[in-house]
Amino acid sequence: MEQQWIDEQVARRIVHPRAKDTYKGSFGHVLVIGGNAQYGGAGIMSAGAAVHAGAGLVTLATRPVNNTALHTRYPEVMATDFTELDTLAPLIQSATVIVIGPGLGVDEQAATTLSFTLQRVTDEQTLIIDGSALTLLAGQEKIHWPKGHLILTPHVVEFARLSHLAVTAQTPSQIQAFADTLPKSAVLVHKSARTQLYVPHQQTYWQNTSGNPGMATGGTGDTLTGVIAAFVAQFGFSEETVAAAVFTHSAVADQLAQYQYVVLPTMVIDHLSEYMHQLSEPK
Ligand SMILES: NC(=O)C1=CN([C@@H]2O[C@H](COP(=O)(O)OP(=O)(O)OC[C@H]3O[C@@H](n4cnc5c(N)ncnc54)[C@H](OP(=O)(O)O)[C@@H]3O)[C@@H](O)[C@H]2O)[C@@H](O)CC1
Ligand SMILES: Nc1ncnc2c1ncn2[C@@H]1O[C@H](COP(=O)(O)OP(=O)(O)O)[C@@H](O)[C@H]1O
Ligand SMILES: [Mg+2]
Repeated sequence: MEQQWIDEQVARRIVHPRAKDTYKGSFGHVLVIGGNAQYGGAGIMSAGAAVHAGAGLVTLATRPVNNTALHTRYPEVMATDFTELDTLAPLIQSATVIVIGPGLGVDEQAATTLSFTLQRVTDEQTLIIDGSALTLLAGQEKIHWPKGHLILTPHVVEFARLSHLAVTAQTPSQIQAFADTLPKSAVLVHKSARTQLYVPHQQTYWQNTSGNPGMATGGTGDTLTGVIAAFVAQFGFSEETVAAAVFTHSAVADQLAQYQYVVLPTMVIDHLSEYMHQLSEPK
């Protein structure tokens, strides 16, 4: 297989200055579905990252126990209960991009919300499937992928559950073979210390060039989902948009790692907008 690099040039092609005559509706509505009682922070970090990476509107469908924490940290985010399906349905319908899975859990309520959401996604929407939602799908006998543009963001163990490939067997050609089983409009983000991006039926995969071990804290992947969601919501779905989001998330962490030993997900969130400004300006 051939390899191409995800570097700053890719991110610069996507992140551009905002047009003057715009409003919040110009930059998309991101709906994040995640955060149960145990993993509330995952939903909060995904939604917070989406706000800081520039989504026009962000709603978090979470468990109500997380609402005070959410609004203390990110009052820009609207909130609803992911088990209240009548309220969730119109939010799914009006979203530009939906993220499902960060901290969702794998219990019956999570499974019900997942299948409810998958049935309602339309061809025009983008669905990012991460964390618990990937684990739930992997447990199904046969996965029925939903409509829409699909972005899967498994870490190596989530990918092992989905593909039945042991971590040591996850070579580019084996990962590509799994990607070839996905719907045509899908992007697979295979996360690790060397994150790669695969598209069905391509001979070339993308290798990210940013990232560092300071990022190895729970919540870094949850944060990535919010960055990808905001990029797709603003700049449109394409594999290059996803690549730009993957690069930006880790490039912010690289800047922070110049003077910090660990780079917490919330620190990355706090510096996203500053870095995107740098990307949008001529060098
Ligand atoms: N603050 C919050 O609310 C947080 C909430 N979170 C939410 O929790 C949910 C469960 O997600 P999860 O990833 O923690 O658990 P799961 O899918 O069982 O995987 C764990 C297994 O995978 C392994 N493993 C992982 N990466 C690996 C690698 N690169 N290379 C090798 N091994 C690797 C790991 O190995 P071990 O460390 O045990 O050796 C273990 O066996 C999910 O919804 C998520 O969003 C978290 O994001 C944390 C912060
Ligand atoms: N050593 C490392 N070098 C580069 N990136 C890393 C490293 N460790 C973790 N990451 C990044 O952190 C994220 C971890 O995602 P994930 O395991 O889903 O975390 P969580 O579910 O806890 O949020 C991925 O984007 C991965 O690329
Ligand atoms: Mg994760």
